[in-house]
Amino acid sequence: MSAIALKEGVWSVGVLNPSLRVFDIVMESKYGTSYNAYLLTGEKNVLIETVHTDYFEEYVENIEQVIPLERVDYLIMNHNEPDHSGSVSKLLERCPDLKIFCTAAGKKHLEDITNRTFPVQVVKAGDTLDLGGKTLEFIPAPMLHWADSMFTWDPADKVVFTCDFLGAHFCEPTMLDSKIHDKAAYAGERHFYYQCIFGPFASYVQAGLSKLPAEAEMACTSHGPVLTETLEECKALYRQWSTPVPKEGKTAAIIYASAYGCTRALAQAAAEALEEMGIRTVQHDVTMESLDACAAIANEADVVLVGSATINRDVPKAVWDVLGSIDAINTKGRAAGAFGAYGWSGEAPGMLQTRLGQLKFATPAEAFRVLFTPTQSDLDAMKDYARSVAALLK
Ligand SMILES: Cc1cc2nc3c(=O)[nH]c(=O)nc-3n(C[C@H](O)[C@H](O)[C@H](O)COP(=O)(O)O)c2cc1C
Repeated sequence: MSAIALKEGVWSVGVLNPSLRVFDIVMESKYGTSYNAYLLTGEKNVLIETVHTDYFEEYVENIEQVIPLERVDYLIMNHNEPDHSGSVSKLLERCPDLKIFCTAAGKKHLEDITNRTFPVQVVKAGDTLDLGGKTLEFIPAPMLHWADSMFTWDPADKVVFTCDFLGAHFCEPTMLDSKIHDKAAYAGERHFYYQCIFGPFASYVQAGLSKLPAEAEMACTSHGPVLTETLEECKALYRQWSTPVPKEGKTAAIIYASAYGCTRALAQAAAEALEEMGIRTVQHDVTMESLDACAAIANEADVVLVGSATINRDVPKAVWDVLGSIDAINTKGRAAGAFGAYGWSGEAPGMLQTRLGQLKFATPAEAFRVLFTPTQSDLDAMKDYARSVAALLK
């Protein structure tokens, strides 16, 4: 991809990666992605973000279509994840005096990522950078989606540089939302990107939206198209997606695996006890419901109970998959418990209990387990256990 003039003195100098299919280990990227970077030219020349290290040469070629690399004065790093900071070391080799602007958290990340020192100016909310003809303003926006994140605002051009915020893994060479060919595909990817990257940080999304300058006419993101005609729509969608769905009363999710019905009977007893307490309860058998559906009820519920038969001294993979798919950013202090039926060694409930603790759920001291078929007294004890988990509700 070549350098693209977005406005006078505002250039896209990023690169495309159309063949990427998995981003950050966990995220499918069906349409590839782009590593966006920008160059502002004038009395002072400023780069905003670098690109993934594999694309450094192409990035430099794009910059040099506009100005010689040596004439770049500053580098602004809105966020320092290696898809944006991966070329910083190589850039510093070529431009050792390049001064980097980033937040305090960004400086720490960048030092730890590059393992080197560099000229740096730490910025905070309201700090500005005078470029001669125009002045940039820094707007820290933490947890969107790392602690280091910030926006950079160019009021003269009405352009805000948002890094990952409002982005999408999408890959069209024009770099403009107005020129996207497959708008439905882009809309789907934009939503998926939001869910994966910003879903766990809803309250920070709301804070970030309120910090975006209302006068912005263009948002230069770090992945996918630059937003112009869809900027307001994208902000409205972020507002909608990050607004908590109001719900009445408390809810519980019971997620379990049961080969012969013993663990299912325990799940049913727990559900009865919770319903008697006025807690609306949904049960999902992991072999009957999709992984996404199981993770979704766990993410939404106030009380989470996870049950499993012990199979070959372990928890079956389908249950681990659920516990590996829930939103671990928002589990701290939420009420949870583990249970299951077993035949002789009975490892599964304890393993689940350990995992719930690692996820920082609030749990009773022990998991609950029963040998083979639960008796009436086992079912009553399961009800007591469910009540003890519900008692941890905040
Ligand atoms: C393939 C298989 C492997 C098992 N391995 C173990 C085991 O390692 N340790 C154990 O305590 N029970 C083991 N069991 C016994 C089950 O945990 C026991 O039957 C339990 O009651 C099953 O609960 P469920 O009816 O909810 O499936 C195994 C059962 C099966 C079918």
